[in-house]
Amino acid sequence: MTHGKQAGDRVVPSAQTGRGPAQGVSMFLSGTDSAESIWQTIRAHLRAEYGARTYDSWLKPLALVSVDADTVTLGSPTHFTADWIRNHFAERLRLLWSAQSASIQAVRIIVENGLKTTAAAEPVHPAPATVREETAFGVALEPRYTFDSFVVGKANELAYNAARTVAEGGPIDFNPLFLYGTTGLGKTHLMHAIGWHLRNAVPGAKVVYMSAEKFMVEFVSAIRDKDTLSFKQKLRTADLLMIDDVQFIAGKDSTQEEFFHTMNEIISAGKRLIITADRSPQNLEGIENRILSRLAWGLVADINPADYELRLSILLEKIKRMPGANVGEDVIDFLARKITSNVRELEGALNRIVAYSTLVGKPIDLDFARQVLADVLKAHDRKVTIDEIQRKVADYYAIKLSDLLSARRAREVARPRQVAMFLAKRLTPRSLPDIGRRFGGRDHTTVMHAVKRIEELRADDSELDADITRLTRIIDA
Ligand SMILES: Nc1ncnc2c1ncn2[C@@H]1O[C@H](COP(=O)(O)OP(=O)(O)OP(=O)(O)O)[C@@H](O)[C@H]1O
Repeated sequence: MTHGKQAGDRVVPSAQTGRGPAQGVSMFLSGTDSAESIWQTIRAHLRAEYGARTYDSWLKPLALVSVDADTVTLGSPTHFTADWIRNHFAERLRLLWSAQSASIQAVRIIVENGLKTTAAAEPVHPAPATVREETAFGVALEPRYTFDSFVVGKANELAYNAARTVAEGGPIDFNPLFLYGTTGLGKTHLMHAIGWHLRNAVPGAKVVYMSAEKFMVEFVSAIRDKDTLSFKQKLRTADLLMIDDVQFIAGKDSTQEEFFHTMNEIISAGKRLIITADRSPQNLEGIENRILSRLAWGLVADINPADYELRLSILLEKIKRMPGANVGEDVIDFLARKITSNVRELEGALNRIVAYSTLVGKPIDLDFARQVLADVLKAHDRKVTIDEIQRKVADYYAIKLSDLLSARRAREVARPRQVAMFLAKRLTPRSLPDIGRRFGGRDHTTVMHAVKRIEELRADDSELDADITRLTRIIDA
């Protein structure tokens, strides 16, 4: 084992053998937790926080090497990954370690070539039953990403159907398949599912999956090693070539040149090609026209953000695969309503509450979920606008929006108007003069009066109080 050990480092036995907790270092930490179990806890946090993909690519290979009085040393398998971790995750690692053990002040990343990752590396989710397989060249397919675990809804059904067609191995009348959608919507999942499926449907099929970034890195190192021939051969002998996140090679001219030739050869040899990007071909700036027009020959399928029903089904699907996770319907509904940005974040939020509940031994209820996800929810908090409040209040009281904004003083419009002003003050950061202006150019004292009046009335009028609670829920949904 190449160790990179330095004076003062204490080597964790389990990091070398992949067995058992690191008892050898526990004496340096306060409390009863061993360093290894703290490390497993931190790994669970990292996985939940960054999502499976980032975690698997960068963080999973990290191994605990030693813990000295105030410094934790972690080993990363290559210089490249060690640098990446130092630049992108070092501070987070340090914070997580010091949160677990106040004596830790620094985290050091060294290169550890001979390390295996520990067997107990995944405390949150048991390892999938399928054995992880390497693609002949490129990157291993993720066993969790299959068609079975992919939930289909309106947002992704075109992409899903196209993916299934490519995966069956029969004749296809489009090539390449170009899948696009913003981050975290399941493009990579679908690609891997195609890879797994095709391998079963056509035994011996050579499946190559890689990110466009990896394509570039491999290509550049092939040039450096003066061995572009074997690079070309490895790619061009694929029966199914899948290149993820092609936007990455925008502006990279020689990589694009090579990419273009690869595309051509794969397509003209009748092999299957799948490409993904975060946007449509028309919007892929910095990519050569000849590549774009090649893409347009094939089938272009978009994946849209999941709607509420799809988010709900995805959560149920994920929970089904988490043995022992007990997440109530109210929490599932809450997550599906609140985390709307993308499926990766939705999944990350779910993983996080399940991981925390295991860590602290608490059941998952709404309060617990709110607490654990406070930062995520804050970031997702939708900005409520005055327009929206006005529209929803007018709807609720079945009056015309123009009446709500008018100078009419009749009670049936005056009271809803006051309620709307009250909600505008409460649910938006706008100032009183600002709100007044948006309500037909009224003075700020009018708004102040409305807010006060509603507060007073609410205390005695349970019907009004219930109206306001309902309206708040409707507006803040
Ligand atoms: N329809 C779905 N059913 C089940 N899981 C899904 C679905 N869509 C996305 N996911 C999950 O969301 C996570 C993110 O998906 P994935 O990595 O495939 O996104 P992506 O579109 O490739 O993102 P990026 O553009 O950032 O690479 C994965 O864990 C994936 O399993």
